[in-house]
Amino acid sequence: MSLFYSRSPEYRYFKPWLGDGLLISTGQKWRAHRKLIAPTFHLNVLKSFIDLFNKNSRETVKKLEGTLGKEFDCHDYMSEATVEILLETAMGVSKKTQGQSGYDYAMAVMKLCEILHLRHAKLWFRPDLIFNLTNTAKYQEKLIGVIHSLTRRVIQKKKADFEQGIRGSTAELPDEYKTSKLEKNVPLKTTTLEGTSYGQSVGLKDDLDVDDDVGEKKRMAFLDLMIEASQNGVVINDEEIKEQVDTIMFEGHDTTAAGSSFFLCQMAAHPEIQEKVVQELDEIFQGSDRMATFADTLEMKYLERCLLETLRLFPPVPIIARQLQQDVKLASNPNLTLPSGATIVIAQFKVHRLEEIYGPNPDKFDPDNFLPERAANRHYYAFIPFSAGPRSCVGRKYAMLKLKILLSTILLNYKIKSNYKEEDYKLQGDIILKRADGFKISLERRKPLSATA
Ligand code: HEM
Repeated sequence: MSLFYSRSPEYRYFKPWLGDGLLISTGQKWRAHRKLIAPTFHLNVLKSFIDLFNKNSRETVKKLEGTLGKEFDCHDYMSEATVEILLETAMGVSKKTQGQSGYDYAMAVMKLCEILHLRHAKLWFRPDLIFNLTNTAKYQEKLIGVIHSLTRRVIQKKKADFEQGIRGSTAELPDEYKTSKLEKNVPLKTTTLEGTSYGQSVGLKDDLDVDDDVGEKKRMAFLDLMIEASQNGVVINDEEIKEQVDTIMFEGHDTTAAGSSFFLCQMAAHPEIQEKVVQELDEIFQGSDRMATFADTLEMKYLERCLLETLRLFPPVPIIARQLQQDVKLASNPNLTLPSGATIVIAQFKVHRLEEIYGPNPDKFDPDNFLPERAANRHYYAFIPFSAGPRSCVGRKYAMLKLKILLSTILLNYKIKSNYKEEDYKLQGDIILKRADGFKISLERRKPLSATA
């Protein structure tokens, strides 16, 4: 498998921003840091984030109230929400302590991605020597300044907490958001964690599927563990922590902001499917305004199918690339050999729309593509929004859990509407897949906002 570990040289454009973080690094450094970071996204850590997912989802519902009656771009709201959720969970700091809104950070990331995309697309922007002389390079520096100022502050705050003996998230969490009592009262119909959300559908396991827990020692959230591991400077140093924080902040917010925005647009474009999702949610919550529990997310089976189908048709990461470390003979044509050093592009967007995998109508939004019996017959690599194998997405379970809570909370409160059909979407395949025409929707209230919202 070492053949496919190395990212292609084009990833180097990320370096001034992400340094040698998990997305970019290779070899021993990547291996050691992946081993350190993957357990911080173990399901047991993620379950401890449920209350913060709920709190932030309700705060988003509240913010969305200001859009009632008008068309708006939901991506702005999803970006802000996903940045703030990351700060309060994986980073474990209160979003209020940042002084700069998650929105400013998310906008700087979006503009920076446009520049990085430009460097891929325009040949003359590729050599550093020429690019560094341009005004775009100066603008890039300014954007990186905005981004790094947030990540630096997050690390400083966490270190100060650590020195005072404070561990875990310091985000404010009023009592009404605490689900620990609820969790015991909610009957859990599902007893298996198999499936695409939190498990792995087919036999191949990756390092996120480890079931054994670490015994007595409690698993730690991402930044807590980074700071602890840095105490003797051997496992990870300060510069490396910064690279990893920048990497997780980027990978963890922009992808889920695009995924959730596409999901909301799809719900608006397919009202009958939206109503089925809401019907399922009504059966789970029975009209109560209680917080979602982990058990509830296991019952959100139809919502999950809609989410997976959204990630199939609109994979937030539409292509990835690898550099071959040795010659490879193509299985489909043994006379063809791809030379060592070649860049291989894997286009999830194309793979997910292949007729031979998804039938004669592969562009149709059909959540039943993810019925267990249909998914079971597909190859492991037929659905790869999170990539696959050793360099797969470290945050895939985090993403699924967070998105289920965020999106179910929005749908329980609002009916999503839009004048746009799927055929109208103007897709923009930057680093992250977006709608160039904006993720435009409007909302209609389903029920009054609760006192806790
Ligand atoms: C819908 C949401 C998400 C999607 C579609 C997604 C997709 C992906 C893909 C396709 C890759 C492989 C990239 C490549 O090979 O170039 C990847 C890697 C990665 N993702 Fe995600 N991701 C999502 C959410 C997240 C979240 C929430 C986090 C963290 C909290 C995260 C952290 C990472 C990291 C650190 C890597 C690099 C892993 C490595 O190389 O070892 N992602 N993601």
